[in-house]
Amino acid sequence: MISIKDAVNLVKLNTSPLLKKATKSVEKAGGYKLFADILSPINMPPFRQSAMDGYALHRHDDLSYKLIGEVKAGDGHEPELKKGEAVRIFTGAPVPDSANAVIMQEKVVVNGKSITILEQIPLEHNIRPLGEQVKAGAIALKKNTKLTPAAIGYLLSLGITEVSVYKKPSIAIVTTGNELVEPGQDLPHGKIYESNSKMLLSALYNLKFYDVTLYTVEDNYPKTVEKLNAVINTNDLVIITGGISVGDYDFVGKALKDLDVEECFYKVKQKPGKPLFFGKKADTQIFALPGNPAAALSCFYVYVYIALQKMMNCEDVELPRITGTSISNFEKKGDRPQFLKAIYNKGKVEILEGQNSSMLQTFALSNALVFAPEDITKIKKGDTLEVIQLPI
Ligand SMILES: Nc1nc2c(c(=O)[nH]1)N[C@H]1C(S)=C(S)[C@@H](COP(=O)(O)OP(=O)(O)OC[C@H]3O[C@@H](n4cnc5c(N)ncnc54)[C@H](O)[C@@H]3O)O[C@H]1N2
Ligand code: MOO
Repeated sequence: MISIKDAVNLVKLNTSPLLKKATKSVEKAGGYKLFADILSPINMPPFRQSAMDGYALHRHDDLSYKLIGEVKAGDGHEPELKKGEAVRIFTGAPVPDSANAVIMQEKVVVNGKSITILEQIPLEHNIRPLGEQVKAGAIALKKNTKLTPAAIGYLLSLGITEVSVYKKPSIAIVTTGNELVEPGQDLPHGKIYESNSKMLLSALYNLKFYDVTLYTVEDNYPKTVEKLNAVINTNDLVIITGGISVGDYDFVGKALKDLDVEECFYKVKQKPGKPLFFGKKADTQIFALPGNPAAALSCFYVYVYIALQKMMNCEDVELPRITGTSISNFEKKGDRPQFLKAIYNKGKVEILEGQNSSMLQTFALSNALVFAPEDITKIKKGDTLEVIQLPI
């Protein structure tokens, strides 16, 4: 049994960035990181653009201008303005080359075919210059930039429809257990509803990992070997739940061994999640999480999360840790360090009742895990606690 610190380090050490390229349509590339610099195919804006509804002027010293035409958004024509002439213009419309300022209409009095401006305006006033945001051929976004909604909008504004991004891992979630019944079915005596797969799927979706496939396998050794072999060969990351402890029907550990999965660690001195396995085969990372649902989710946040961030070449691979003041008294039993379901709010931390690794009820209310180290037996109100913020 190894320490949490060693286990975390082994996950870090044994997980490499995927660095594989994928091509995505821009609208589906949110959350991905760019694989290469993107050069702008156009100037943005593509023409000198009016920033106001008003009048484009060929300036002179007088306040009066002769009105000679109109340009609205989408127009392609280009009236020729002489000094002292103006055209009616609207926001987003192309400013004629011969105009050198735009005045907003609130600062103009119209007298039939002429206008009087109420104040002089500087050159290029209210004109967005050609290529002001980015010039054609220049870097629009750099390699490794994470594509936010704004970045997606920006790329589309440049007419870009496809991007090369770092591939996200393809992930298999395998649940094991004869006792598991799909929610929505009848629940015969002795069975329980299967909750781990879609709980982990939801956690992955929350982190924007969408290439996830769910598998189930009953407590049967040959079938476990067959299923695990298939998913290990076809995925970047395999997350198994259940069947990793020492019971006669816990076949996962033996199957992984027989499939020549390299064990990085098995069993961590922690609560929940003692029988946690992490290993790898070729380029595939494999976690076998305990079947107890709260243990599985806790291990996901503390260990699988790190592997996911490492695979995506991120710098901050662990969940953020802060401190908070306990508003609860809590007695820790046993000598295993513990991750405790808790609610963090404005510096105060409430440790919830019901910390058993089979219980999701308290996890459902939590937004944080308190880390209670090995040597602590009692937590009192007012104590300073280490708090892991959950990405929910
Ligand atoms: N003799 C020992 N027994 C156990 C030990 C031990 O050290 N010695 N460790 C205990 C601890 S700690 C844990 S945690 C569990 C982990 O066992 P497994 O990973 O083998 O998990 P299972 O036995 O398959 O299931 C445990 C529990 O979780 C329920 N479960 C499983 N899968 C799901 C699912 N997909 N959805 C919902 N619930 C699920 C399952 O029905 C069991 O109740 O081992 C202890 N035993
Ligand atoms: O490790 Mo188990 O998750 O303590 O119940």
